Amino acid sequence: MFKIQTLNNISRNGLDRLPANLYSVANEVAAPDAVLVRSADMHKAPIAASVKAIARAGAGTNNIPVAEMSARGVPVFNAPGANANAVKELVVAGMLLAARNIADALGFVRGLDASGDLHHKVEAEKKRFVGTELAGKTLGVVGLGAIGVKVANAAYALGMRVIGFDPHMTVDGAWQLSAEVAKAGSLAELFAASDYLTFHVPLNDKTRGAFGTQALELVRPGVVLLNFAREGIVDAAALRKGLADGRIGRYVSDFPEADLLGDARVISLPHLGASTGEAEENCALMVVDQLRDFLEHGNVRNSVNFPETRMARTGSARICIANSNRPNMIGQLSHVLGEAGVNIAQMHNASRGELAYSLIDVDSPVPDSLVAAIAAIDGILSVRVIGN
Ligand SMILES: NC(=O)C1=CN([C@@H]2O[C@H](COP(=O)(O)OP(=O)(O)OC[C@H]3O[C@@H](n4cnc5c(N)ncnc54)[C@H](O)[C@@H]3O)[C@@H](O)[C@H]2O)C=CC1
Ligand SMILES: O=C(O)C(=O)COP(=O)(O)O
Repeated sequence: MFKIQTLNNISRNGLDRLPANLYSVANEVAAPDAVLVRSADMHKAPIAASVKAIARAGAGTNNIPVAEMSARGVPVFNAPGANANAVKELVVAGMLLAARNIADALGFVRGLDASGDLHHKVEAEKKRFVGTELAGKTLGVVGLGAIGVKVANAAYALGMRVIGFDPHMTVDGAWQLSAEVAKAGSLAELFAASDYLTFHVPLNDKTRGAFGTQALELVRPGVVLLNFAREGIVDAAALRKGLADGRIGRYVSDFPEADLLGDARVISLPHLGASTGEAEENCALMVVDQLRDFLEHGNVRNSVNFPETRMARTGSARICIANSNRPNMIGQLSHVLGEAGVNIAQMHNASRGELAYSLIDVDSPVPDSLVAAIAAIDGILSVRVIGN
């Protein structure tokens, strides 16, 4: 029986894919085998030694101590692209909210006194909310991954000129991107050309503050800045300076900030990007399937720290080993297995950066003494036996 701890609400349809005879699922679990999470901050509390995998039902994994998990030989999974359409639609909505002054206009109508000549009040005041159209404006997209590509294509379909920047774009992403989206040679070029600017990059040490004071000098006066990625992508001081001097016309964000709540130029949503029934279900289905494949077979799909590793089952038992990616690890492993008289039926080894992962199917049961001998090899991060 595998014990799964959920740290956030996970779509029921996903959880239903965990058969009750094999899995127990709860919020509070002692010694869980795996954690299912969305945005809960896992940096704050220690992660139990029993945890063999963490599955993020979404895209961003900055709320998970991934490096620490790698050092423990624990894979972190996510659901690439599963919520991208939901975010794209909200970004389009965000551009429209800004362009047509929709939030202010709604506020005005909500505040109207229902008595008297409503028609007159509406017609007299509507000039306060005159907006602009998206068609013909230029959108700059930083990060052309699952979301960025969809946003770029949708903006082009709305008649915008679109320019993108992503030095690590995948071939799949390039196939999906409209040929009409122009490639910016640098971030500076993109900043200077954009009426609307949207970020779709993960938050990490390289992207933190990607929109900062330097960007502020380059952007067009009155630029509409959209942040549906993470709060830290836009530097706090640059944002406030840009709003104060009018360089930033509007800030549309999925991450409300306390001191900007009352600022009419700031449109904040409560981290709703992925909050559609469809996206929640897509994410949950994807990560639950990946988690099951890992827990039951050791296979790795869509991990952010482990290499893709899949092998059909053959032998009676499977040993799953994560280790530091350095010479002679396989040599030592096969030596220890040989010493224990255990024959390898088939094996698969893959590496990613500093970590390597092996699946070894063997012809006979694996004694505890062999597991201990493997764990004792210098550089072994985790070892687990399935189907003994
Ligand atoms: N508001 C919300 O509810 C949601 C927010 N997100 C955020 O959006 C981010 C992106 O999500 P996806 O598009 O699904 O991820 P993705 O991994 O498909 O795309 C990220 C892209 O950013 C690019 N990139 C990385 N560093 C870059 C840099 N320095 N400059 C330019 N490009 C860079 C990568 O090459 C990649 O193509 C997530 O990491 C998450 O933080 C994701 C889903 C929902
Ligand atoms: O997938 C992501 O990165 C998100 O930001 C979505 O977060 P959520 O699952 O809605 O808490």
